[in-house]
Amino acid sequence: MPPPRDVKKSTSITADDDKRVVANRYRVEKKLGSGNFGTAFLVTDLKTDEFKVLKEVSVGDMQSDESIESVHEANLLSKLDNPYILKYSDSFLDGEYFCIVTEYCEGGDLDVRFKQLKKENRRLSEEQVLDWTVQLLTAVNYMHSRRVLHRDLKARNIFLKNENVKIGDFGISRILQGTMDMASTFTGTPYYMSPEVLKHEGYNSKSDVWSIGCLLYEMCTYQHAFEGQGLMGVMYKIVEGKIPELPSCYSKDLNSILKKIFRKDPAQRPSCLDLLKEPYIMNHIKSMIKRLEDSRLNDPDSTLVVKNDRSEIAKALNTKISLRDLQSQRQQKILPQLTATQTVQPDDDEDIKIGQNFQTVISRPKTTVYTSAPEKELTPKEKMLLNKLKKADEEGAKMSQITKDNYEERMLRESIRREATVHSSVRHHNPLLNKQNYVNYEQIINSTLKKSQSIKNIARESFDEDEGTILQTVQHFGNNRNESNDTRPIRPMRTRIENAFDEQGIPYDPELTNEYYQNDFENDDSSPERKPRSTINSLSKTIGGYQRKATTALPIRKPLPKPSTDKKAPTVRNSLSVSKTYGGQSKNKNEYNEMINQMQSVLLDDKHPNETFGDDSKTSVFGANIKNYKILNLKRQAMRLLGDSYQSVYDYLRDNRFGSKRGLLDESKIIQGSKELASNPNACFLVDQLLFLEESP
Ligand SMILES: Nc1ncnc2c1ncn2[C@@H]1O[C@H](COP(=O)(O)OP(=O)(O)OP(=O)(O)O)[C@@H](O)[C@H]1O
Repeated sequence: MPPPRDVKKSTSITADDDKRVVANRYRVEKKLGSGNFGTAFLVTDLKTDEFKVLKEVSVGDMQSDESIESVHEANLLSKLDNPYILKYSDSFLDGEYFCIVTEYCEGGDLDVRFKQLKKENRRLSEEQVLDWTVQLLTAVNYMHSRRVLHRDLKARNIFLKNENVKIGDFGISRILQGTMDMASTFTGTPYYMSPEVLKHEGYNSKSDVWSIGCLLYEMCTYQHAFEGQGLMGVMYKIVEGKIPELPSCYSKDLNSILKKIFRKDPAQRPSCLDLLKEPYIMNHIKSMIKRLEDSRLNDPDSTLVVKNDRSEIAKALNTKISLRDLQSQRQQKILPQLTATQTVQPDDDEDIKIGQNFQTVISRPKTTVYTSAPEKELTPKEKMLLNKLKKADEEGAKMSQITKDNYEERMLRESIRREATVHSSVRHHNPLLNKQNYVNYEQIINSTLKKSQSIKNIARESFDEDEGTILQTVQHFGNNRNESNDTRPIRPMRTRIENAFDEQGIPYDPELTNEYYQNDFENDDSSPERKPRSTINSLSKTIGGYQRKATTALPIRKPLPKPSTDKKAPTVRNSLSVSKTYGGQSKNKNEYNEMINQMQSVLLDDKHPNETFGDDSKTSVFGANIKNYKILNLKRQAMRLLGDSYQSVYDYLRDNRFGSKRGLLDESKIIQGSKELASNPNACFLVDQLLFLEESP
């Protein structure tokens, strides 16, 4: 993230600022809404041409050093990199506003989604509930392993992007000195707060887990897990109330997981990792990985590169001139003599200009066949041209074969990956699948592939090496495998093969292979040991000798289009399509990979600590300045609304909540008593919040 920029501007973005550009970079498209601590805007990042969200938080009354702290905090948070956490991209001070720019989630937030589903009377399937719960647990586990607490997990802070959840607002809670827990109470939404927080025992990592439980319950019911009359009623339910049950349409397994999450004692409550390791969740993770891998394979974007290979080669082969064409054209005198103005330069690097008729011939699809036609009829230049064509055909055939082999190998690897993923957890728990077996398998894969054998042979060799562990038949290998009617089982194989290269120096790992080929377009290195590279070069040069267009159509790897550098600000429609095409292709694939990696690392994680940690760096719930500022504001507001009755309401509530009369009255009596004293009963709520904040450590 670039260093924060201090933009001199004293006002917030208002409705009049529509289409205004903030910080010379973010064009405001529309206001998304206002929350408790600021306003969110949909903006177009003019640098990357993507939609983003700019959230403005007022820091007007903060000390300047606190604002700077906020910037540092945001920078720190920008380092978080998890597919289920909203990505931060920028932050800066804009006058009295602290602005945070994050990725945009087109699916909106979970709160809105729940309301919509409730209205349509539709329930989420258990699979969907589990998907989102696993994603939340994975993200929070990631945070916790880095000793960061969220502190404000709630449906309004969970966003949906491509129907996957993304946790947002990690930053804001930290930026406001780390305590949305109290801030939530303060603004009347304590629904996700844990008993220990309400009892002033401090926020810890298990408090985040409690909030995930609340979200899980909400996914199944569209209701808060703990509801009650007023703020104190909700608090009472959380601290003392019964644990709610899920509707009967959800499984016992899911219910029992929820019960574990809602253990009142944080020490007894499982950590995120504990929950991810629950057998029921583990099984679901395996199915998620499989679905992700299937999507990655079936996603046209993520397999585009392979398809391009094949289609580009086919196109290149089809657009070449055949010798027969050339000769017959010449014999029929359709093709005029190449003249001085239509020179054929012997130098490979030079353009060769050709006549109109010739171009027509080129564009006609042909299968290249070299005949024994008398070459003496051709001029030396034409002969040279034909030699080049012959060579190009040979190279093309080789290239085509290499590409076909690579493609098959990649497909095999995908199958192996999937196989290994499904069984990777079994490895942990199955002593038969010891580490040695895996090493052997990696060796088998690499040595087998090095011999450039077909997919069928690779599969067969693997089976022959089998040491007795039967896990699954090899239907994954599709047609090749089916053809052989071989139903012998295959053992799991290690997934990480990215360090392997074939004889031509092409990495086996599909991702690295992409990079390898892409480099061909960035530098013109035709080093002899990297055969495909030199093949591409000579092939493109040769064919380029006839038609320049063919040169650009030939590359085996199509370079990714560059992002638009158009100075003109893009329209909303443009931005969307740009982010879908550019970057979308590889990002899409990367996102699949990131998600799969996250899931796999959970399965492979040996640690199983039920660890609880708090935020050591904060001794008080709010930073002192912010706390005082909030108390002052709250007091002012309550006094204004209650007028002369303020002091009596304040004293009454303090005595009953924290003073001499504490515990004498039940919640509804306390509320009723305060309302009787107040000139404006609704404002009693503010006094409760004020007291809560004053009493907090
Ligand atoms: N990254 C985002 N992608 C899509 N919509 C967003 C994003 N961030 C915020 N929004 C939307 O903008 C609106 C305002 O969000 P904001 O976070 O300011 O407040 P909130 O979440 O509603 O309340 P709170 O202050 O309690 O968090 C909400 O409707 C929210 O769904």
